[in-house]
Amino acid sequence: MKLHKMKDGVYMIPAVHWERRLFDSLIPLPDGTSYNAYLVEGSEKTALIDTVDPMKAEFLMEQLKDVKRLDYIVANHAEQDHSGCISLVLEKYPEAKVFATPKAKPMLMDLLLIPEDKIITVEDGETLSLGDKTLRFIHAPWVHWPETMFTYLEEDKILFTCDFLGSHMATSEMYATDECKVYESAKRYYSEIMMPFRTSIQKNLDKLKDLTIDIIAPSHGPAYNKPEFIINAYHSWVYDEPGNIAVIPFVSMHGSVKKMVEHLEGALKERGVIVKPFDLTVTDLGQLAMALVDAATVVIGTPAVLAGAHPDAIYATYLANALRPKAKFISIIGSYSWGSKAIDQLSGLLANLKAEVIPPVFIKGFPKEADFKALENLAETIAQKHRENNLK
Ligand SMILES: Cc1cc2nc3c(=O)[nH]c(=O)nc-3n(C[C@H](O)[C@H](O)[C@H](O)COP(=O)(O)O)c2cc1C
Repeated sequence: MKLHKMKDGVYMIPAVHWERRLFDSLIPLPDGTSYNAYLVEGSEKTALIDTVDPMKAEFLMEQLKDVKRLDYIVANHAEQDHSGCISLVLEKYPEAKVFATPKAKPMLMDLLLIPEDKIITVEDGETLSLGDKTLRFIHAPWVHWPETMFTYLEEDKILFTCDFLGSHMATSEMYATDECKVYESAKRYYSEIMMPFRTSIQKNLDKLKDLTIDIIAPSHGPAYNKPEFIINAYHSWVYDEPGNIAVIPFVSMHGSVKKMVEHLEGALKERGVIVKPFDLTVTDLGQLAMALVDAATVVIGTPAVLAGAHPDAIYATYLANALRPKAKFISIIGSYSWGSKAIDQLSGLLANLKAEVIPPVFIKGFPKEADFKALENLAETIAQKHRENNLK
């Protein structure tokens, strides 16, 4: 198979996984994904930047078939979907050395059983000459593991970012041409993988300011030959104030909570708040994660089940807390019949959110006149807080 040329001596090796529908046994992949390795041939040395998921090992080795000599393997990230084929590549090129951050070295040894003497650690800013091409290593911790780095190809101004700025998107195109589609996939990726590390991402975006970048080459999804597209998107997801949006993840067994959600939705809309309800029994959790990127308010809806909240609501609340969105306000609505600790249980799962808690509306059975009024009051409080915060 022919290598995909990006520039003279620089090739993308995109292992496209069209049919994959679940990542990390957790994340839905409606658009599949890809694992991109990159081959950089200098006048003296050749380097492979990242490998691919072991599920696509055959593709990688086929692409390397005519590469006679490989001197270096750069491991930007120790996770299996990028470093999982390093051992296989080392079998073919036993003389090659692996370059990684000091934090990545023990992880590569622990997770992938790569021998210690194969790994050379690199400091932030260190360079590696391939002859007429130079790789510069830029430590970029916590995107999304502690050991991550970027690799910058100085002469061609290509930044290899591994997971950072990537998207779960299967495509045969080398570059992001359908920007609407890529924006959505990249936002989905950001919300599921990167959002919990917003502070680190801000620091790592700052690091890119001093670089002249012609191409951003991530290890999932297409590369960017207009780098400002994805950098601007990340800036907005990381820095912008949340919008005038209320997200309502809810579950209802017999319709009481559903009725409450519908009433709250109408009352919020009347007050100018954009509402995004998510029925957790049918929701793609990636859609919910994306909505959390921009939402100022999260209202969780649950019935009482076995003395607590519904397991779907517990799961969604746990995930929302782990993803650390920018939400400023949070509340819970629900319905019970004889007694339950649902509210305490969900409240206890939200410690990461630095959000103001608006008093819950927890009612008995199907909503009645007073309950609808309580929901309208909740809508009024939310709308007022959004106005006070000048949320657009
Ligand atoms: C499997 C099951 C378990 C329940 N457990 C409790 C409970 O522990 N405490 C309680 O007050 N109500 C409990 N209920 C009653 C519901 O919380 C109540 O009917 C509520 O109004 C249902 O809301 P929904 O119509 O939105 O599903 C339970 C109902 C079901 C079906």
